[in-house]
Amino acid sequence: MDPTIEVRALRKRYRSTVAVDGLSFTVRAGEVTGFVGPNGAGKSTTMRLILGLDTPDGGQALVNGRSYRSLRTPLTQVGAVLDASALHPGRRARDHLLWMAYSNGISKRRVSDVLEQVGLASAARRRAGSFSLGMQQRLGIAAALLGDPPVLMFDEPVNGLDPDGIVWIRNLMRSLAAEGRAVLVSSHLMGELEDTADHLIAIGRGRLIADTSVAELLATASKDRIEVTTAQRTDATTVLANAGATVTVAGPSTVVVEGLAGDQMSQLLSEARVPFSEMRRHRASLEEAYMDLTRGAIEFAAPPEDPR
Ligand SMILES: Nc1ncnc2c1ncn2[C@@H]1O[C@H](COP(=O)(O)OP(=O)(O)OP(=O)(O)O)[C@@H](O)[C@H]1O
Repeated sequence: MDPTIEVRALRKRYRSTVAVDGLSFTVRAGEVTGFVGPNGAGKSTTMRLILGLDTPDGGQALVNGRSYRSLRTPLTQVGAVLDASALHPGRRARDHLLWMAYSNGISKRRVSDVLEQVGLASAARRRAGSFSLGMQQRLGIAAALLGDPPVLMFDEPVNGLDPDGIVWIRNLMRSLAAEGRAVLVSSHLMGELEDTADHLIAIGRGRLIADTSVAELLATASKDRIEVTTAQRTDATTVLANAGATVTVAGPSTVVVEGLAGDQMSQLLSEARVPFSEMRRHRASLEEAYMDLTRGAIEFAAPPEDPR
């Protein structure tokens, strides 16, 4: 069976807050799946429910077809980094991993392997309490990889990483997926997932908003947008907006136009004697595609009402 995470009609309520509200999705093998939504959308809660760290009020979450709590050797089935700073500060990095390996029946050799893999080999004897946030993230990732699991979950993994670290983690996630693993990574920033995710699960207020391939999402968002290069940006904006288009400034001499066909735009600009040098299909960013996706979901970003 291919490695997967399956979430089915999952529900979790904390007093008056419904954190996860009937959520269903599948994370497939061989892909990086981005798990996105604004702060408080329910991403971390969903991940905790998948890992059996919390009990759902309804529905179920399965890892490789079984609930986490019924897995006999969980670290060899799923590795996760939810809160990288949750470390024993006095324990040395290597000892932290050795203890985990020992208590999970994993060979000692894996400890050196994963320390090497995350770039912490030279810091193996340092105490975790002296680690920067970025090093803590790397140690958390080493722990997640220890059991060589086919399923991996990362909650906001770029937090605290410097630009080199961000590139490193992107490449790591891509290579883990290329090895056939199922990788779920949460973020509230779309830009972080632009070059990483193959698939996207978007949620808002605990509910599913979209379950889509990134390529499809970008193609749809790019389809009706045309980029126009003109030295007379303001005039072009006026002419095209008057004809009913939505015009967005994209650079000193570039506007992105939505709602008009290319030949209509050339005609309008020529008639108004507004010169332009180039007209081409706009390649939407993941951020733009995400805004399209969530437009209309009016309550999406609003905080839940306090009933008191
Ligand atoms: N242990 C808890 N007790 C009470 N409320 C909680 C608890 N954990 C989460 N919540 C609430 O559940 C909702 C979902 O929170 P969650 O942390 O899952 O969102 P998130 O999408 O991970 O947000 P972020 O991007 O900020 O990490 C929020 O309203 C949060 O306040």
